[in-house]
Amino acid sequence: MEITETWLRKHRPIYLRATQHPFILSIRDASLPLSSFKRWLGQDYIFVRAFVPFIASLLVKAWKEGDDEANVDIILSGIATLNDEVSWFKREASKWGVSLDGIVPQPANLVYCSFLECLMSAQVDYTQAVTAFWAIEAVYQESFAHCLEDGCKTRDELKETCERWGNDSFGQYCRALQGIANRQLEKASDQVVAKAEALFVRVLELEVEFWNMSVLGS
Ligand SMILES: Cc1ncc(CNC=O)c(N)n1
Repeated sequence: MEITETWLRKHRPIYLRATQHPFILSIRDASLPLSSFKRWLGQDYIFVRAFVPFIASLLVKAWKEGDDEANVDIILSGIATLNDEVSWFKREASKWGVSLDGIVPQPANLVYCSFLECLMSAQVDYTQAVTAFWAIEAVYQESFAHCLEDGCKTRDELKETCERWGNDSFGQYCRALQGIANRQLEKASDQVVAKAEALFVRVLELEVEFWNMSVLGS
């Protein structure tokens, strides 16, 4: 079995806390207060801005590793997606009357953004960084896809947000990232795999804290 698949089973409880968080469940049943959605929108914009240099550093690691062109192209497509995403946040924020200037990053956001910064350091190798990247993308894909399933009462005004990450092509992209991570993990040392697993769990914890912040504030 693929290494990431064994982790998804081994860490299923925290994985479910990250991908079926009350923030997500309340989008599904149309009970999420608009104030929570607007808080999430502003905070996630800050996160996405911090995500840009992380993906750039991943591209450099892929190049140094000599990973084949197909994998570099997948990461490159992630940068293109992020470029569209930044514009989407600006449009969505103005639609909701949320100013993106002067938003104060909440503690959970600061912790997550400094985690991204740690992933950029030379101490974190390509295998570990691409594994964390897959986990970060996969949590959003699964979370928002959950809000698009039949029987959901997701409000029309929030459907575009859910489609952004919950759509099938983003799902394909996440599976491609998972493939890169598995191929890298297969040929990695036990130490590298162990640290990659710790980073995988840490991403899930940070995602849970990010959703908690969005629901509860600070
Ligand atoms: C907190 C968080 N985690 C993952 C994502 C998804 N990646 C890029 O958009 C995100 N936007 N925000």
